[in-house]
Amino acid sequence: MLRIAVQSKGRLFEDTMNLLAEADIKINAGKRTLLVQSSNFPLEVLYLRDDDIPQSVAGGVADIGVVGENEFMERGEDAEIISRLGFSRCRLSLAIPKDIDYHGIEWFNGKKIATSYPNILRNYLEKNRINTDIHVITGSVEISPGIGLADGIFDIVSSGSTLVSNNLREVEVVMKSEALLIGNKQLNGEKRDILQNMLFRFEAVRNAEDKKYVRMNAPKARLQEIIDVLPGLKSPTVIPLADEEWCSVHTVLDQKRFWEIIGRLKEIGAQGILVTPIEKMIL
Ligand SMILES: Nc1ncnc2c1ncn2[C@@H]1O[C@H](COP(=O)(O)OP(=O)(O)OP(=O)(O)O)[C@@H](O)[C@H]1O
Ligand SMILES: O=P(O)(O)OC[C@H]1O[C@H](OP(=O)(O)OP(=O)(O)O)[C@H](O)[C@@H]1O
Ligand SMILES: [Mg+2]
Repeated sequence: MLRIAVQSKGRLFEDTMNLLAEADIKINAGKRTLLVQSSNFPLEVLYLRDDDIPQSVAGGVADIGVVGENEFMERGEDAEIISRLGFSRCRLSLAIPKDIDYHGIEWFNGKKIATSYPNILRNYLEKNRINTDIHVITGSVEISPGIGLADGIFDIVSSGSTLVSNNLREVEVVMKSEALLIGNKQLNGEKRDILQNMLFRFEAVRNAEDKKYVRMNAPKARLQEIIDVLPGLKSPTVIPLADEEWCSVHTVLDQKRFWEIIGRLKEIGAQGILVTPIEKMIL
């Protein structure tokens, strides 16, 4: 049995549970239990506050865990990054009241900065040889300049709307962050096997993201032109139809170029184009 630490509530919870569900790992939700076993995979979920996840994975209370890169860096715990999950993307930035004339990082010398990420901030300021007073608070960081608690802040920014509504301006991006799958460094062989199995499923789900399965009827006379337009995995599948002048062509298309390619296929003479989502793809 492998144990994964997941944020009990907050921004990481939903995407993490979705990822498990898409990998067909069933976790019965709903109950307010802290430890829940999957009914069809050797995995149990330990629900924790995200701040506690790096330590519990490093110390072996959980084998693996999902946590924001920002939180993982801040805690400095000895665990390994297994994979980058691509959701909860944000950045950690310095911001100051929007009307201040700012010409560079030196502005922060002698200033007071409010943050929930003192270690990352201290590290960054030391590298840039800036001396400041770091004021640690655990929430509502963005209001501190407005109430005279600090001159600037160092916090999470995503759309930037929290900064705007607090009359702040982002002046330095210190790090980018996304959700990480982290793991204990001393997993035994059995646990590593379960982990590999889980990662294989995650990859199959990820490969299928933004991909569509496309079927169409094509006039045989123009088949080669149609094949030339398709970027498919290897080559498209071509199946004969009852009408000998026509055939059916099956392929996989990427969302990014989808409409452009469909337009060209229609021009060439493809008909009855059917588009279906793909759940998983093993390359
Ligand atoms: N606005 C955002 N957009 C994208 N990702 C975000 C955003 N805010 C936070 N995150 C990421 O999600 C993680 C969890 O955020 P969340 O707000 O749920 O936790 P928290 O702020 O630590 O919890 P709490 O607010 O209960 O103290 C953060 O550590 C960060 O990596
Ligand atoms: O740039 P934005 O898109 O506005 O996002 C940034 C905000 O999002 C997070 O707060 P959250 O909404 O998670 O609230 P919290 O303070 O309860 O964590 C973060 O702490 C910032 O305040
Ligand atoms: Mg938050």
